[in-house]
Amino acid sequence: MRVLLALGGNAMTNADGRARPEDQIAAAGVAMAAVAGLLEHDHEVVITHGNGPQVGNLLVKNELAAAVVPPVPLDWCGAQTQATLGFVLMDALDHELATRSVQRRSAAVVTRTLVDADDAGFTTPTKPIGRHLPEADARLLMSHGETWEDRGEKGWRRVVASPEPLEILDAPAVLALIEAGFVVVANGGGGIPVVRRPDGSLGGVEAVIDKDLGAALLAQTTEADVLVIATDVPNAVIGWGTPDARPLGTVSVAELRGHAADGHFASGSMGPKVDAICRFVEATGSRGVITSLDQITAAVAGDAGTVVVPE
Ligand SMILES: NC(=O)OP(=O)(O)O
Repeated sequence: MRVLLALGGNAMTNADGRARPEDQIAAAGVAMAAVAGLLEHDHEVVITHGNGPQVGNLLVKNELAAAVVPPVPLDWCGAQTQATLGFVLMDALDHELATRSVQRRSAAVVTRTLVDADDAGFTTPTKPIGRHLPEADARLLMSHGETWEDRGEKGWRRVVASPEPLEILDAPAVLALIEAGFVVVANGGGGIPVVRRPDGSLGGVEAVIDKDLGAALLAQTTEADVLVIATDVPNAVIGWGTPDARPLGTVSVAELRGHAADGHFASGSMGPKVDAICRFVEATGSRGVITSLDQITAAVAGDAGTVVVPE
């Protein structure tokens, strides 16, 4: 079975979302232990990951250092997160595999994803990135032209443009590596957003693609049998934060779409995960699962998480 595993950028941080290296390495270790187990059971695994906390942190460093070193655009920051998290995940997988009978090479692909230059996402920022701040600090930054959004009890968070992913341009390299037996890390952070210019050339654009929507596209492109979105909670929940909160087990895609239409899933959080899983299941008739990092193995077997099925 070919498994497309999407690791949430927030799930790769600690509870305060600071994305310290040690937190990311620890989270990668948990996820790669599961991946090693899947490889032992002869599954093929393709990995993608979020980068919301990480790309936001890079942007802050970039801006704070602007008077000293030349700032780089947001798409460059996204590319840097693909390289760093690809390295962390490959290292963690090698560490896990060293103690097991199965051996497998891995490769991280710097992956560009085509977006439409006229996408509405460029005029209405929706993608939360980086750290949370108190309202007063966020309002100060908003007075300098940034867009911030109230994200509830954790505080305010910066939001940036997030166009729809249309095509994974480096898919041929990803597919060749899969066919050659590599565990491939690809399309991190939803892919580096690029547009096709009128002369046909490609150019990076300042945006962050939603990782979950990028994962759904990667899962379709690589003909995955199951898409597992691993986040910081074991299930999608309806009535979140209310006395009627109920974790969802196995649901049909139509039922899950209905819960989404009723407003049960937050934008920039569970909302895109649900949308991504639904897109994959609708497009392929295959199974999608939303679960936590520590439930990946059970989720692939269909025994954990919110399991989304065609009917
Ligand atoms: N790019 C992206 O959606 O990252 P997160 O999943 O970390 O927010």
